[in-house]
Amino acid sequence: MKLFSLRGFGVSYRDRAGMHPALQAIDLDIEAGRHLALLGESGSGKSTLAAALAGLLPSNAVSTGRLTRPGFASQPRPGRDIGMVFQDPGGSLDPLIRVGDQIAEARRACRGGSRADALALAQDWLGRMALPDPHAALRKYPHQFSGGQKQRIALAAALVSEPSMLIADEPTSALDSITQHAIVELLRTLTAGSGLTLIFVTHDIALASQLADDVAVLYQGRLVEAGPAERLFRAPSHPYLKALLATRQELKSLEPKGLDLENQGLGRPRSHRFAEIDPRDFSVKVPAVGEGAGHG
Ligand SMILES: Nc1ncnc2c1ncn2[C@@H]1O[C@H](COP(=O)(O)OP(=O)(O)OP(=O)(O)O)[C@@H](O)[C@H]1O
Ligand code: NI
Repeated sequence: MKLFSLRGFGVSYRDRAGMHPALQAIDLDIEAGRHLALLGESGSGKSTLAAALAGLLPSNAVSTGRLTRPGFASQPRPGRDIGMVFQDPGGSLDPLIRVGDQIAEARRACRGGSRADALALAQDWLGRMALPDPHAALRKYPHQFSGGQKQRIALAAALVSEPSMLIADEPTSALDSITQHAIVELLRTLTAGSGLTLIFVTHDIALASQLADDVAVLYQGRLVEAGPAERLFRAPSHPYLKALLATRQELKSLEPKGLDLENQGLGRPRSHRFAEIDPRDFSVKVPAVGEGAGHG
Protein backbone atom coordinates (compact mmCIF):
# COMPACT_ATOMS: atom_id res chain seq x y z
CA MET A 1 0.00 0.00 0.00
CA LYS A 2 1.21 3.45 -0.92
CA LEU A 3 1.32 5.90 1.99
CA PHE A 4 2.42 8.87 -0.08
CA SER A 5 2.53 9.62 -3.73
CA LEU A 6 4.35 12.64 -5.14
CA ARG A 7 4.15 13.73 -8.77
CA GLY A 8 5.95 16.77 -10.08
CA PHE A 9 6.07 17.97 -6.51
CA GLY A 10 8.02 21.11 -5.67
CA VAL A 11 8.51 23.48 -2.75
CA SER A 12 9.83 27.03 -2.85
CA TYR A 13 10.50 29.34 0.06
CA ARG A 14 9.32 32.89 -0.25
CA ASP A 15 11.23 35.84 1.16
CA ARG A 16 11.55 39.55 0.35
CA ALA A 17 13.91 38.82 -2.53
CA GLY A 18 11.50 36.38 -4.13
CA MET A 19 10.99 32.66 -4.40
CA HIS A 20 13.78 30.16 -3.79
CA PRO A 21 13.16 26.63 -5.01
CA ALA A 22 14.12 23.96 -2.48
CA LEU A 23 12.54 20.96 -4.20
CA GLN A 24 11.67 20.51 -7.86
CA ALA A 25 9.85 17.92 -9.97
CA ILE A 26 9.82 15.16 -7.34
CA ASP A 27 8.19 11.87 -8.41
CA LEU A 28 8.21 9.43 -5.53
CA ASP A 29 5.99 6.75 -3.99
CA ILE A 30 6.44 5.75 -0.38
CA GLU A 31 5.25 2.28 0.56
CA ALA A 32 3.78 1.44 3.95
CA GLY A 33 5.97 -0.59 6.25
CA ARG A 34 9.21 0.21 4.43
CA HIS A 35 12.24 2.02 5.80
CA LEU A 36 13.22 4.86 3.48
CA ALA A 37 16.49 6.75 3.84
CA LEU A 38 16.41 10.27 2.40
CA LEU A 39 20.00 10.86 1.49
CA GLY A 40 21.65 14.05 0.30
CA GLU A 41 24.11 16.74 1.18
CA SER A 42 23.33 19.84 3.21
CA GLY A 43 20.79 22.06 1.49
CA SER A 44 19.63 19.35 -0.91
CA GLY A 45 16.05 19.57 0.38
CA LYS A 46 15.81 16.56 2.70
CA SER A 47 14.18 18.38 5.62
CA THR A 48 11.86 20.22 3.26
CA LEU A 49 10.64 16.91 1.85
CA ALA A 50 10.28 15.43 5.35
CA ALA A 51 8.27 18.47 6.48
CA ALA A 52 6.06 18.31 3.40
CA LEU A 53 5.26 14.65 4.06
CA ALA A 54 4.45 15.40 7.69
CA GLY A 55 2.29 18.36 6.68
CA LEU A 56 4.59 20.67 8.62
CA LEU A 57 5.94 23.05 5.99
CA PRO A 58 6.49 26.57 7.36
CA SER A 59 4.16 29.35 6.29
CA ASN A 60 6.63 30.86 3.82
CA ALA A 61 6.76 27.61 1.84
CA VAL A 62 4.81 27.34 -1.38
CA SER A 63 4.27 23.88 -2.84
CA THR A 64 3.45 22.93 -6.41
CA GLY A 65 2.57 19.68 -8.12
CA ARG A 66 0.85 16.83 -6.34
CA LEU A 67 1.33 15.22 -2.95
CA THR A 68 -1.35 12.69 -2.02
CA ARG A 69 -1.62 10.42 1.01
CA PRO A 70 -3.55 7.41 -0.26
CA GLY A 71 -2.55 5.35 2.78
CA PHE A 72 -4.20 7.70 5.26
CA ALA A 73 -7.95 7.81 5.73
CA SER A 74 -7.83 11.51 6.53
CA GLN A 75 -5.20 14.20 6.83
CA PRO A 76 -2.59 12.58 9.10
CA ARG A 77 -2.06 14.35 12.40
CA PRO A 78 1.58 14.98 13.35
CA GLY A 79 2.18 13.36 16.73
CA ARG A 80 -0.62 10.85 16.47
CA ASP A 81 -0.33 9.40 12.96
CA ILE A 82 3.18 10.58 12.23
CA GLY A 83 5.85 10.66 14.91
CA MET A 84 8.71 13.11 14.47
CA VAL A 85 12.24 13.27 15.82
CA PHE A 86 14.69 16.01 14.94
CA GLN A 87 18.44 16.52 14.99
CA ASP A 88 18.28 18.70 18.06
CA PRO A 89 16.42 16.94 20.87
CA GLY A 90 15.32 20.46 21.84
CA GLY A 91 13.13 20.29 18.76
CA SER A 92 11.27 17.36 20.31
CA LEU A 93 11.70 17.77 24.08
CA ASP A 94 10.60 20.55 26.44
CA PRO A 95 13.48 21.38 28.81
CA LEU A 96 11.10 22.42 31.60
CA ILE A 97 9.04 19.25 31.82
CA ARG A 98 10.08 16.00 33.47
CA VAL A 99 10.86 13.26 30.99
CA GLY A 100 8.13 10.96 32.29
CA ASP A 101 5.47 13.65 32.06
CA GLN A 102 6.51 14.56 28.51
CA ILE A 103 6.23 11.03 27.25
CA ALA A 104 3.05 10.38 29.21
CA GLU A 105 1.43 13.58 27.93
CA ALA A 106 2.42 12.73 24.36
CA ARG A 107 0.58 9.46 24.84
CA ARG A 108 -2.50 10.97 26.46
CA ALA A 109 -2.81 13.79 23.93
CA CYS A 110 -3.10 11.20 21.16
CA ARG A 111 -4.64 8.17 22.81
CA GLY A 112 -6.23 9.33 26.06
CA GLY A 113 -6.12 7.10 29.14
CA SER A 114 -5.13 7.77 32.71
CA ARG A 115 -1.95 9.53 33.77
CA ALA A 116 -0.81 6.47 35.73
CA ASP A 117 -1.22 4.19 32.72
CA ALA A 118 0.58 6.66 30.50
CA LEU A 119 3.48 6.92 32.96
CA ALA A 120 3.75 3.14 33.06
CA LEU A 121 3.91 3.11 29.26
CA ALA A 122 6.52 5.87 29.35
CA GLN A 123 8.70 3.77 31.61
CA ASP A 124 8.17 0.79 29.36
CA TRP A 125 9.27 2.73 26.29
CA LEU A 126 12.33 4.16 28.03
CA GLY A 127 13.31 0.59 28.83
CA ARG A 128 12.84 -0.45 25.21
CA MET A 129 15.09 2.45 24.26
CA ALA A 130 17.76 0.89 26.49
CA LEU A 131 17.86 3.90 28.77
CA PRO A 132 19.48 2.95 32.05
CA ASP A 133 17.10 2.96 35.06
CA PRO A 134 13.91 3.98 33.24
CA HIS A 135 12.01 4.35 36.50
CA ALA A 136 14.39 7.00 37.85
CA ALA A 137 14.52 8.65 34.42
CA LEU A 138 10.80 9.46 34.58
CA ARG A 139 11.40 12.11 37.24
CA LYS A 140 14.43 13.74 35.61
CA TYR A 141 14.63 16.69 33.23
CA PRO A 142 16.12 16.51 29.72
CA HIS A 143 19.33 18.38 30.67
CA GLN A 144 20.19 15.54 33.05
CA PHE A 145 20.87 13.25 30.11
CA SER A 146 23.58 12.99 27.47
CA GLY A 147 22.83 13.84 23.85
CA GLY A 148 22.42 10.20 22.89
CA GLN A 149 20.14 9.55 25.86
CA LYS A 150 18.05 12.61 24.98
CA GLN A 151 17.54 11.23 21.49
CA ARG A 152 16.43 7.92 22.97
CA ILE A 153 13.94 9.85 25.11
CA ALA A 154 12.76 11.81 22.07
CA LEU A 155 12.24 8.53 20.24
CA ALA A 156 10.25 7.14 23.17
CA ALA A 157 8.06 10.27 23.15
CA ALA A 158 7.52 9.93 19.39
CA LEU A 159 6.72 6.21 19.49
CA VAL A 160 4.62 6.04 22.66
CA SER A 161 1.49 7.13 20.82
CA GLU A 162 1.99 4.29 18.33
CA PRO A 163 2.08 6.29 15.11
CA SER A 164 1.95 4.32 11.88
CA MET A 165 4.91 6.28 10.64
CA LEU A 166 8.04 7.87 12.07
CA ILE A 167 9.97 10.67 10.40
CA ALA A 168 13.43 11.05 11.89
CA ASP A 169 15.28 14.09 10.53
CA GLU A 170 18.99 13.50 11.17
CA PRO A 171 18.20 12.29 14.68
CA THR A 172 21.78 11.31 15.33
CA SER A 173 23.88 13.82 13.43
CA ALA A 174 24.76 15.82 16.56
CA LEU A 175 26.16 12.69 18.21
CA ASP A 176 29.50 10.93 18.00
CA SER A 177 29.62 8.18 15.44
CA ILE A 178 29.55 5.22 17.82
CA THR A 179 26.46 6.62 19.55
CA GLN A 180 24.93 7.28 16.13
CA HIS A 181 25.31 3.71 15.04
CA ALA A 182 24.03 2.40 18.38
CA ILE A 183 20.86 4.49 18.10
CA VAL A 184 20.28 3.59 14.47
CA GLU A 185 20.75 -0.07 15.34
CA LEU A 186 18.19 0.30 18.13
CA LEU A 187 15.78 1.94 15.73
CA ARG A 188 16.36 -0.85 13.26
CA THR A 189 15.63 -3.64 15.75
CA LEU A 190 12.66 -1.80 17.27
CA THR A 191 11.01 -1.20 13.93
CA ALA A 192 11.87 -4.53 12.28
CA GLY A 193 8.67 -6.41 11.68
CA SER A 194 6.58 -3.75 13.47
CA GLY A 195 4.94 -2.50 10.29
CA LEU A 196 6.03 1.04 11.15
CA THR A 197 6.94 3.10 8.13
CA LEU A 198 10.20 4.90 8.75
CA ILE A 199 11.62 7.89 6.93
CA PHE A 200 15.15 8.46 8.03
CA VAL A 201 16.81 11.68 6.86
CA THR A 202 20.58 11.57 6.74
CA HIS A 203 23.62 12.71 4.81
CA ASP A 204 25.50 9.65 6.07
CA ILE A 205 25.53 6.78 3.62
CA ALA A 206 26.77 4.34 6.26
CA LEU A 207 23.80 5.08 8.51
CA ALA A 208 21.47 4.87 5.54
CA SER A 209 22.79 1.44 4.65
CA GLN A 210 22.34 0.27 8.22
CA LEU A 211 18.56 0.47 8.20
CA ALA A 212 17.11 1.40 4.84
CA ASP A 213 15.04 -0.85 2.61
CA ASP A 214 14.76 1.95 0.10
CA VAL A 215 16.88 4.99 -0.59
CA ALA A 216 15.94 8.29 -2.19
CA VAL A 217 18.83 10.55 -3.09
CA LEU A 218 18.28 14.29 -3.33
CA TYR A 219 20.75 16.54 -5.07
CA GLN A 220 20.18 20.28 -5.33
CA GLY A 221 16.48 19.90 -4.74
CA ARG A 222 15.96 17.14 -7.26
CA LEU A 223 15.42 13.45 -6.76
CA VAL A 224 18.31 11.94 -8.65
CA GLU A 225 17.98 8.33 -7.60
CA ALA A 226 15.38 6.22 -5.79
CA GLY A 227 14.86 2.52 -5.29
CA PRO A 228 15.76 -0.48 -3.18
CA ALA A 229 18.87 0.22 -1.10
CA GLU A 230 20.65 -2.91 -2.16
CA ARG A 231 20.41 -2.11 -5.83
CA LEU A 232 21.32 1.56 -5.44
CA PHE A 233 24.40 0.86 -3.39
CA ARG A 234 25.56 -1.94 -5.68
CA ALA A 235 24.93 -0.10 -8.93
CA PRO A 236 24.54 3.64 -8.43
CA SER A 237 23.76 5.51 -11.62
CA HIS A 238 23.91 9.14 -10.55
CA PRO A 239 27.38 10.73 -10.26
CA TYR A 240 26.56 12.10 -6.80
CA LEU A 241 25.83 8.69 -5.34
CA LYS A 242 28.81 7.25 -7.18
CA ALA A 243 30.99 9.95 -5.65
CA LEU A 244 29.63 9.23 -2.17
CA LEU A 245 30.40 5.56 -2.56
CA ALA A 246 33.85 6.32 -3.95
CA THR A 247 34.62 8.50 -0.90
CA ARG A 248 33.76 5.53 1.21
CA GLN A 249 36.28 3.41 -0.68
CA GLU A 250 38.98 6.04 -0.17
CA LEU A 251 38.29 6.21 3.55
CA LYS A 252 38.48 2.47 3.71
CA SER A 253 41.89 2.38 2.10
CA LEU A 254 43.18 5.11 4.46
CA GLU A 255 41.95 3.38 7.55
CA PRO A 256 44.38 1.61 9.88
CA LYS A 257 43.74 -2.08 10.11
CA GLY A 258 43.07 -3.94 13.30
CA LEU A 259 40.91 -1.42 15.14
CA ASP A 260 38.33 -3.87 16.32
CA LEU A 261 36.01 -1.78 18.43
CA GLU A 262 33.32 -4.42 18.47
CA ASN A 263 35.45 -6.70 20.59
CA GLN A 264 36.10 -3.85 22.98
CA GLY A 265 32.42 -3.82 23.83
CA LEU A 266 31.81 -0.32 22.58
CA GLY A 267 28.30 -0.86 21.36
CA ARG A 268 29.07 -1.20 17.70
CA PRO A 269 26.22 -2.33 15.54
CA ARG A 270 25.82 -6.05 15.60
CA SER A 271 24.66 -6.58 12.09
CA HIS A 272 24.55 -4.77 8.81
CA ARG A 273 22.45 -5.34 5.81
CA PHE A 274 25.04 -4.83 3.16
CA ALA A 275 28.38 -6.41 3.42
CA GLU A 276 29.69 -3.98 0.85
CA ILE A 277 28.62 -0.90 2.80
CA ASP A 278 29.92 -1.51 6.24
CA PRO A 279 29.21 1.39 8.60
CA ARG A 280 32.34 0.44 10.46
CA ASP A 281 34.33 1.78 7.56
CA PHE A 282 33.30 5.25 8.67
CA SER A 283 33.13 4.99 12.35
CA VAL A 284 36.60 4.52 13.70
CA LYS A 285 36.85 7.52 15.96
CA VAL A 286 38.11 7.91 19.48
CA PRO A 287 35.13 6.91 21.62
CA ALA A 288 35.58 9.75 24.11
CA VAL A 289 31.92 10.66 24.44
CA GLY A 290 30.26 7.38 25.23
CA GLU A 291 26.64 6.53 25.55
CA GLY A 292 25.63 6.34 29.14
CA ALA A 293 27.96 9.13 30.19
CA GLY A 294 25.14 11.35 31.36
CA HIS A 295 25.64 14.88 32.52
CA GLY A 296 23.35 14.56 35.50
N1 LIG B 1 12.16 27.94 6.46
C1 LIG B 1 12.92 28.22 5.39
N2 LIG B 1 12.86 29.44 4.80
C2 LIG B 1 13.62 29.71 3.71
N3 LIG B 1 14.45 28.84 3.13
C3 LIG B 1 14.55 27.63 3.66
C4 LIG B 1 13.80 27.25 4.82
N4 LIG B 1 14.11 25.96 5.13
C5 LIG B 1 15.02 25.56 4.21
N5 LIG B 1 15.28 26.55 3.32
C6 LIG B 1 16.19 26.46 2.16
O1 LIG B 1 15.77 25.38 1.36
C7 LIG B 1 16.86 24.63 0.87
C8 LIG B 1 16.74 23.18 1.31
O2 LIG B 1 16.87 23.14 2.73
P1 LIG B 1 16.62 21.82 3.58
O3 LIG B 1 16.69 22.22 5.01
O4 LIG B 1 15.40 21.15 3.11
O5 LIG B 1 17.89 20.95 3.18
P2 LIG B 1 18.54 19.70 3.93
O6 LIG B 1 18.89 18.73 2.86
O7 LIG B 1 17.64 19.24 5.00
O8 LIG B 1 19.87 20.31 4.54
P3 LIG B 1 20.63 19.96 5.90
O9 LIG B 1 21.33 18.65 5.66
O10 LIG B 1 21.60 21.08 6.06
O11 LIG B 1 19.62 19.87 7.00
C9 LIG B 1 18.11 25.34 1.40
O12 LIG B 1 18.57 26.20 0.41
C10 LIG B 1 17.60 26.11 2.58
O13 LIG B 1 18.36 27.26 2.80
NI1 NI C 1 17.87 19.08 7.05
